[in-house]
Amino acid sequence: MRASLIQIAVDPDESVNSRRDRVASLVSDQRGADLVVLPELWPVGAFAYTAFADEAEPLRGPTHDLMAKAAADAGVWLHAGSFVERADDGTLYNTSLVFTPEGERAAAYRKIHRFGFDKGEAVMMGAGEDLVTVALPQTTLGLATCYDLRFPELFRGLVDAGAQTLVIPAGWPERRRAHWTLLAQARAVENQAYVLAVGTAGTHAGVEQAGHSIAVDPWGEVLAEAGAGEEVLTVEFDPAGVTATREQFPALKDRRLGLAPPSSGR
Ligand SMILES: NC(=O)CCC(=O)C(=O)O
Repeated sequence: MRASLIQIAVDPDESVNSRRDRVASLVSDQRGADLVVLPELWPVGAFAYTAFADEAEPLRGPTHDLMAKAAADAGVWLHAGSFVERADDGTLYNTSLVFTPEGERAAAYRKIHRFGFDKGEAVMMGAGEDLVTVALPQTTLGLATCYDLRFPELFRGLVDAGAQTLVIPAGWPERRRAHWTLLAQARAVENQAYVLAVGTAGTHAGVEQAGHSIAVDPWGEVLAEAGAGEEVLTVEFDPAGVTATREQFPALKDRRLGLAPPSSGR
């Protein structure tokens, strides 16, 4: 299976419309890939909080329609990263979209863990409530977004729902790049799954982005890693590697669910 991870540079000097067109053309160029993945909130920038409300779109807005067409043009499965969704009741969400090679929407995932503690996304956006998996012919994707990477229980839920390839679009800052790499490998090892984690490049809203998109196999080995700038990172992997790893080293079978809460030990 061949995946193209497109690490987009989010530059405040480029308008959202121009970036959308540029990204659509980059996706259309990926004919021959099985799966293309884009980063988190690439139209506006994950830290551009002040622009979230102005750039919010309905689920079926300009980003949706352009990405649906780009997926069909290239004939690829497209994880189109995320955009700021304005729901019918006015709530904003950090929403990811997945399209089939025919340009049909296969899934929408609203980010469950919002970043920012008491500001930014955490106070401006609603939280998603639903785990989302997407069955491709070759593998089942489990969807998560950026800060979600820090919450292992979410990924266990995805694995229990059948996920074999964990896809994580992000807008991860350079300042915490070590966490990004470490957590991507940890999620792959503990879940015996492929991890495709795609970040942004450049600096927006004063936050330098880490780039360094990464593909990790179920044994935790790094298959491919991008640099800091805009880049299309191509990775080939064998989806059967998940079953093979889970059979050869069946640690997932040793989980102890439903343990009693701690007692005083006396
Ligand atoms: N956009 C995000 O979710 C940023 C997450 C982050 O910076 C971190 O977890 O660290």
